[in-house]
Amino acid sequence: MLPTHSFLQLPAYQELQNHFEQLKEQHLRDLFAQNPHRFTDFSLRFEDILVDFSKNRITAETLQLLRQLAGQAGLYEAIEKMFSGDPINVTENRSVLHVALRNRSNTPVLVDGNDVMPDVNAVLDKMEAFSHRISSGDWKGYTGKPITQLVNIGIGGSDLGPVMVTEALKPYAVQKNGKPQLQVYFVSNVDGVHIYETLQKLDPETTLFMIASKTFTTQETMANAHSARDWFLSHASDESAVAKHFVAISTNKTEVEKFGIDPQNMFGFWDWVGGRYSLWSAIGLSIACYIGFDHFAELLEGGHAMDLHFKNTPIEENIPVTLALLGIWYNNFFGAESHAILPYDQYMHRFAAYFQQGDMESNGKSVDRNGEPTAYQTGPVIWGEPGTNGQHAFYQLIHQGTKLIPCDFIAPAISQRPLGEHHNMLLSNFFAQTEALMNGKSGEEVVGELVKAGKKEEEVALLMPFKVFSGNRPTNSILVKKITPRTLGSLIAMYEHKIFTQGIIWNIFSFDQWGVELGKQLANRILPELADNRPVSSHDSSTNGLINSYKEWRQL
Ligand SMILES: O=P(O)(O)OC[C@H]1O[C@H](O)[C@H](O)[C@@H](O)[C@@H]1O
Repeated sequence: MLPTHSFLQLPAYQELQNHFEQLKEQHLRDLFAQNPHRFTDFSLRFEDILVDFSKNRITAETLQLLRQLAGQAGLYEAIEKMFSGDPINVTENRSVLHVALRNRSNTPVLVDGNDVMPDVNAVLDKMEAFSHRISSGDWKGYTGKPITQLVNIGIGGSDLGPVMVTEALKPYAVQKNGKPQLQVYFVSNVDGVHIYETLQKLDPETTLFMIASKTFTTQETMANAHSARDWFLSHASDESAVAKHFVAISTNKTEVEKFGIDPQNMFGFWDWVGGRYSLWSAIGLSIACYIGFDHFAELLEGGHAMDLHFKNTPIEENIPVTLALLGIWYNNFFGAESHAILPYDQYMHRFAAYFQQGDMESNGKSVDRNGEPTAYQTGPVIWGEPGTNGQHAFYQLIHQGTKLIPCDFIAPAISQRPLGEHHNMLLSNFFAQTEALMNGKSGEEVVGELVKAGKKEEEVALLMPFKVFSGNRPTNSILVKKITPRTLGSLIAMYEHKIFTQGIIWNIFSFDQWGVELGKQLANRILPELADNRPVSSHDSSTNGLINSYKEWRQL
């Protein structure tokens, strides 16, 4: 069990409030001028990852108080509890052990007195053998051809991780004739368009469907899986062919069997793996097949290395904890409502989307661990797009809007696809943006520029206010030597532990997700009402009106 506390009553919280009053008007420009060592003082290295957090509105004192806050909230006891299999997911009475999935040191991890590592390793072995059978061509479809197309059908945590990682690690895909050996597709949305468009691209003889669902009851996934099966059987006709083209990834053997998938072709995991933390489990099977098992193992190793860092590194040098504390500083003191994740790496284009679930489903809570409403803000809105696309879309608001938006800029030093000046151009934008956000541009500078450009006095006066940048907008710069399976694994784990740390300090439960249930329940109630054309009157006037208009317009 996790102990609880009252966030607003922590002594460090009170001190931080006073400290905030002194610091809130200070400009980052001045903080840099006062301390020429800010970069050295406020940056941390972990293997090939450099985290520069010097462009934040903090001083050494801020960090010291924030660290006290973490200590008073019992962070280190909580970390210990998570790693040792304590059922810290209290409302579901489960342990939280995604760290065991990547526990490459193989030290025993006990749940109810049983070491989970032998089971974890057995599934990894099965995944390894399976991915080799696919890549060697030993696994054959119903007409004897090897598999060349792979479709992961899943949603939420059973989709976003595999999508994000297979995209981010595309350069590591197993190759054949100079091209990725497998084409991977992901179907998640219950909108029939998603499965329809995907099926158009597939050859039933060479396609393998992975039905990925922790519960194996998720409406979207089951609907897509059945449609895929119908499509497949419309070609293969023989039911026995299904075994060669459908595998399941789930914790629910009974439902997998009911669907008609041979349990031999099932890859299991456990209730102590949260959906949004499951890419490290069998849910990562599409990743292991696409990039090869050895690369998948490197991803796990990167995650594990970050776990050890998180667990064993003193708070002053602890990267996930530092990022979490900075987030709390903006969220709870500056009133920032969102946090942008901006990867300057096109292959990482789903990274922000992945952590929308990771962060918002974990910390989007308004009841504390005592069951009381939180009288303070918890998880931020997470959003972002890869640079430089974002620059030409929404950076205007980050630079000159009325909202404070702390941003994480992430970039690799070594490009996967060096091409002329492209990478220098990309990185010059990366460096320039954080510099601009920090320094801004003063009225004086604007006037100087306009005069130099030959503008008349009235024009200068007219334009000046619009061209001023207040600056003082905080950023973290995360520079990675190269995005490899290992560094990506570390980066993902870094954000996971940031989320964990914030949840502990906010005194909320980060590993349940009751907020997704109500909509599901109501949809299940409404679905049968849509079966005929009779008007409904059982809802409020808006919902009735919408359903009845839908019934009028659609063709049954
Ligand atoms: O893997 P499944 O059981 O199909 O669940 C898929 C998703 O469903 C729910 O909406 C949960 O909120 C997610 O956390 C989960 O990842």
